[in-house]
Amino acid sequence: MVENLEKKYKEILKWGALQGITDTPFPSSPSSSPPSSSSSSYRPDFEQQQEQSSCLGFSLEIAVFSDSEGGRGLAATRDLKKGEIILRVPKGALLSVHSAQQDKKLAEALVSYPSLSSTQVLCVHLLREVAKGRTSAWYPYLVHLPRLHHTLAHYTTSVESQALQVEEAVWVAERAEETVRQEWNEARPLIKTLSLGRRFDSLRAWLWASATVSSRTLFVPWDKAGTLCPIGDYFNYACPGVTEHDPVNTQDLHGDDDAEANLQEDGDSSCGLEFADRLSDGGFESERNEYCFYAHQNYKKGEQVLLCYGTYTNLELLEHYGFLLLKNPNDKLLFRFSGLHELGPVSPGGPHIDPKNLYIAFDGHPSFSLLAMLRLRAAPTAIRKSHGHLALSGLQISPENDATTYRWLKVECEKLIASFLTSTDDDFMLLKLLEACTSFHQVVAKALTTCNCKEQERVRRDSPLCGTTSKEEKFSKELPTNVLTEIGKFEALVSLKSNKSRGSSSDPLAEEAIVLEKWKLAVSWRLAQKRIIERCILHCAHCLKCFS
Ligand SMILES: C[S@@+](CC[C@H](N)C(=O)[O-])C[C@H]1O[C@@H](n2cnc3c(N)ncnc32)[C@H](O)[C@@H]1O
Repeated sequence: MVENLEKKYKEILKWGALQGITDTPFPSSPSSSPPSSSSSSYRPDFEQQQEQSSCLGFSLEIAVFSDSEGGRGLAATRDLKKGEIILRVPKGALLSVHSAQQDKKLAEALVSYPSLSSTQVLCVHLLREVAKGRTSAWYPYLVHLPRLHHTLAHYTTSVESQALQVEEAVWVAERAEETVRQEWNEARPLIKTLSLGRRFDSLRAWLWASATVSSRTLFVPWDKAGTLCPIGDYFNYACPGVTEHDPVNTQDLHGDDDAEANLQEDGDSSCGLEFADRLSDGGFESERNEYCFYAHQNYKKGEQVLLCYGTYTNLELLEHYGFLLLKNPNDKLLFRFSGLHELGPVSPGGPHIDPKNLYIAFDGHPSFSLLAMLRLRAAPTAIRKSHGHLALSGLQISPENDATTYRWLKVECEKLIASFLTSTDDDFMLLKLLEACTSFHQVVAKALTTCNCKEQERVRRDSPLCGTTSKEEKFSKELPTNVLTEIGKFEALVSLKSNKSRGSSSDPLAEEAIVLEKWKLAVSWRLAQKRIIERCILHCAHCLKCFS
């Protein structure tokens, strides 16, 4: 750990050691000692020494990685072998509904609120511990919890949720916000009973607690809400099945020429990623009474050690964790094409297919159920009756039927991609612009230098921000009108928010940074969806070439 990090995290590492958190192997089990390649670094007195100063250092250390890799996380302090134990967190250090029950005042108050869910109880427990300040048993852990979150529930304005551009996603964001608000209203009487103070009774505080719980809890068998696990929740996310976790950049979203060349050549659309079996790398072990984490692959000293939280689409990652992956093999585009009737009528008494299973996968291929459904719809009634079982088994009914199916799907994808407010190129350009800026002033300044004189005049006239802009950097390409309109909407939102925050305790610059980050995430998300559609078009073209 570099020196300033060591200083910054000194207290929590010491506190962790006192709690019995450790990154050393199980005490007396020969099979749990580190593999021979690293055993030279194993010192039997290490655990004892750790107890006084730090809970980490033997296998892991706190490190800061790039934002796209998760920012703060845990790095290997030595070569780690797949399957070896790398962290243990005793039950006593966990913050869960169990520890809530051990807080006498909270436990007594909870009796009067039996209808609160365990997630609500955990949120109140967390807020109560934060409100206790230094007297909280978890204080050294709590001070290092992130203050800002970008989960979908934080997309509180329509400008932010509409930036997702896909109806279902906008709906998920609006529902997430409503749910959090409702949970807060239900929990407020309990918060009042506990006299946590006005700061902790606010929607803002609840949003923070709820996002902290949503993005950091780990599964436990005894409670649906899971548990907050100090140090264990410093592991960033590894996508299940992806063995390569090299950092990716925006370029990956814009297009992977090599992968597309492959796709056109031989239909392979793995985009250079390797897929392995799904692995589980941590869990609560009741016989040991501790949360145990195992390396899910080999790591070299200094590499970031990751944890698989589960299998998520990008929308789910955004909803629950406030980030997304540019290359996420579990991402998908839900099927929502309007021209299905043109392909053929629904067959009466045909198989029921769960709409959740109708999607285009990350690689651009229609899902098993979607392909079966399209093949059936494209078949004349008589053929459907005699050969429908083939489609339901994932097989081709006939080359002609597949040609009709893929032709239809290609046209629908082309219509769909043209129906978005912005194109992939627009999104890519906007994303580049947003990534190059740390403030809204910069976004507006850079946008201004790219538009024509008339447009500049309009933006200058309407912009409350650009008057203060001094240094303007030339952007390579002109920004399209749709992008400028979107910039205008966000600019109005930011200025509204900063007017509102005047006189309040909130920091307008921090507010601005959060809006900017949420916007970036929304643009990345919709761009990733459009890339799936583009891959589907290529896949259809490839299939059609095979039939010609
Ligand atoms: C359990 S915490 C992991 C530790 C966290 N980085 C921290 O500083 O405390 C989960 C959060 O880390 C971030 N994160 C984890 N994995 C990520 C990844 N692969 N890419 C980007 N952000 C990630 C997200 O903000 C997520 O909500």
